Amino acid sequence: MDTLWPAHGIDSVDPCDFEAIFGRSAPLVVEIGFGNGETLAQLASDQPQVNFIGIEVHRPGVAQLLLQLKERELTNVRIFCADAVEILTHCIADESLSGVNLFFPDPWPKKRHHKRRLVNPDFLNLLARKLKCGGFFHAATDWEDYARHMMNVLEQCDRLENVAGRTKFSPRPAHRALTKFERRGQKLGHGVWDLIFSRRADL
Ligand SMILES: C[S@@+](CC[C@H](N)C(=O)[O-])C[C@H]1O[C@@H](n2cnc3c(N)ncnc32)[C@H](O)[C@@H]1O
Repeated sequence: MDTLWPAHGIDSVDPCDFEAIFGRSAPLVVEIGFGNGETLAQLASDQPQVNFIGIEVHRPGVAQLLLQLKERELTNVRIFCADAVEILTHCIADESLSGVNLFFPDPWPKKRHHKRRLVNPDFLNLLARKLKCGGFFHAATDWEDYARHMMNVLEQCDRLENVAGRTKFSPRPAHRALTKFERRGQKLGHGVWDLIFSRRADL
């Protein structure tokens, strides 16, 4: 099975059988918008017991991740080069994911562009549907306004619960390696906000 899926024909695809694709049964974790793939490759290397799916629209980033997977001989990652909402909707079964990572999503800082932000109530409902009970959603951003926006919409999503306690940001977990955008933000003196929510079992 190829590591990379093409972006075509997604409408006609049934949810993927990831056990067959990876050739084993293992927890499934998705990273949306992995950029150059550095953090995803590191996580895959640190957690060989986990099957990872990367979703990224930017083809050069996909190529960079493919190279890293080859160089590091990592076999526990598959990649979709396509829009994350399309992939979650059509290719990923409900209640199948152990976790979703979204590190430094495009912040769309101008008010008139806020509607382009990936994290909104519809996106969170879709994501909550795909998570298993107890599965996690981990977002991080260096853009305070987006962090507060994410906190607001996440706190309003009935099926997700803040691991840190209501309206609290989480400490940065040790397993989250620095990303390219995070390093860029650090150079500019930006702060970083981590939000970790879990799929509630009772809803
Ligand atoms: C600001 S960059 C952050 C990249 C990386 N996570 C990092 O921290 O270095 C946001 C990434 O999300 C990708 N992206 C934006 N919208 C997306 C979508 N709907 N589906 C998949 N990837 C998306 C972009 O192509 C870009 O690589």
